[in-house]
Amino acid sequence: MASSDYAHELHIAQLAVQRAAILTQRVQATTSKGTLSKSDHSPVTIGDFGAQALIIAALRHNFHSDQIVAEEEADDLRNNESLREKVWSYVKETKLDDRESEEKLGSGLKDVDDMLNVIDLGKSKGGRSGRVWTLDPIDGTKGFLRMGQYALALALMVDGDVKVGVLGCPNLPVDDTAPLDADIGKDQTSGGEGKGVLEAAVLGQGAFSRPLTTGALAKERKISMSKVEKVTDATFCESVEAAHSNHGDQADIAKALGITRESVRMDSQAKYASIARGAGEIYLRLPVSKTYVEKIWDHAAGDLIVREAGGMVTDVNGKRIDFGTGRTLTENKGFVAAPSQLHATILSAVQKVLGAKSDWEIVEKQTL
Ligand SMILES: Nc1ncnc2c1ncn2[C@@H]1O[C@H](COP(=O)(O)O)[C@@H](O)[C@H]1OP(=O)(O)O
Ligand SMILES: [Mg+2]
Ligand SMILES: [Mg+2]
Ligand SMILES: [Mg+2]
Repeated sequence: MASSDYAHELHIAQLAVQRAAILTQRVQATTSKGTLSKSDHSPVTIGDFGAQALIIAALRHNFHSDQIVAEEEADDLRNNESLREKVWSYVKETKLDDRESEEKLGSGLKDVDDMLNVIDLGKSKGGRSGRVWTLDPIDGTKGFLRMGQYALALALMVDGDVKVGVLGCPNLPVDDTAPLDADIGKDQTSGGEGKGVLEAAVLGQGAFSRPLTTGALAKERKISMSKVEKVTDATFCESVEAAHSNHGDQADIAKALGITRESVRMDSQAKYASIARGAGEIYLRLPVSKTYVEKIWDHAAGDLIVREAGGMVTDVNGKRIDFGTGRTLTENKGFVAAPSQLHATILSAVQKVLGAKSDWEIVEKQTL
């Protein structure tokens, strides 16, 4: 990628994600992942805490005054000595092979207390002003636990706009031309031969991929969304979890569009990462619950990478995603990501199907 605006931020974000992925892959390969259930009943593991600590430590060292909005917090570790020590043992041992790159990420965490404090640096409010990093250390923890897809997601926003996005996907094929295959979301071995991709984008500079494992030493490749012109030739992907997106509505929309291929289900922002390199075309995430509000860390990196690869991401009303609203995406409901040439057709099918449901309100159709 050209060295210009945000080159340093991009470089550090890529290295930080790459290093944290070494930790998550080691944790995924073990049987004791230290799973806890959070107050909202979602799982968190040694991998989530450890990756958050390592990534924020690198951000603290390089961009000391930036805000950080990250998913996890340290309270559950403060109350659990044995888990805290396990997380610390992974964190202190995880380093990049390349010494020069490791040094760029800083001198590391001093002790367990420093690690807990660093995890809690992710409690910022976010919002529409200044530099805000947003981090999901393991997006798709359920996928991580079922040995499926997961992603490490990191993005930088400036005044509410996403400028840099990085997605590390340890279980996606390293090969950008690998097709989107129905087995992709199923059980995998952790990492391994032929797996692991690091995607990145800077606003206005395109989207790129490189192997996750070789990182800085590997050549980057430009990636782009599918050029398919006929929506009937498209493949769509969606969450594995039926509680996270509405499989029924999504099937109705595919039918309305004349799509006959079965959807491909996988966890996490690996869905954005797949369509951004033309493995499949469409990612639909229509709400199941009327009360769940999506989080900025679940979409910021994927949104930028897809748009920089030639795609469009909107909510069901056709509005761009507004990341300046704080930790949650209060202005958007339902996500539609697709190649630009297909997006309008898909959005109109989404609105038709949802509009026919008695309990749905489409606010207004907006032209982008
Ligand atoms: N009810 C919900 N609706 C939509 N997304 C949800 C819901 N509950 C949790 N999530 C989030 O969806 C993301 C995973 O999406 P996917 O199913 O596409 O892999 C996770 O970040 C998860 O949050 P959390 O990390 O708190 O579990
Ligand atoms: Mg997530
Ligand atoms: Mg997460
Ligand atoms: Mg979570």
